[in-house]
Amino acid sequence: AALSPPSALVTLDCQCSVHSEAFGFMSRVALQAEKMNHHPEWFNVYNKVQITLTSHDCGGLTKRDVKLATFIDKAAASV
Ligand SMILES: C[C@H](O)[C@H](O)[C@H]1CNC2=NC(N)=NC(=O)C2=N1
Repeated sequence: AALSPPSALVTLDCQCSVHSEAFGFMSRVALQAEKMNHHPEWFNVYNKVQITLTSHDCGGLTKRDVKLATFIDKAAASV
């Protein structure tokens, strides 16, 4: 059966100066995602990272998305 997209998503766009910075940023986000058992859907090309957050169980946004988005904002600010 076809899967329909969740009804609520938040998308964050991050741009670094080089790929190694973007990769370091993604590594920090990945470790936090493991701790939270809440994982980003993301797309990376060179220095750009596009991240989409949603909660599959409710098909929308939850506090877990807000918490991870807050972490991602801080990680992006410290690159
Ligand atoms: C079974 C497992 O706990 C779930 O699939 C977790 C894993 N990571 C997840 N990540 C995200 N972004 N949303 C979820 O609802 C989610 N659920």
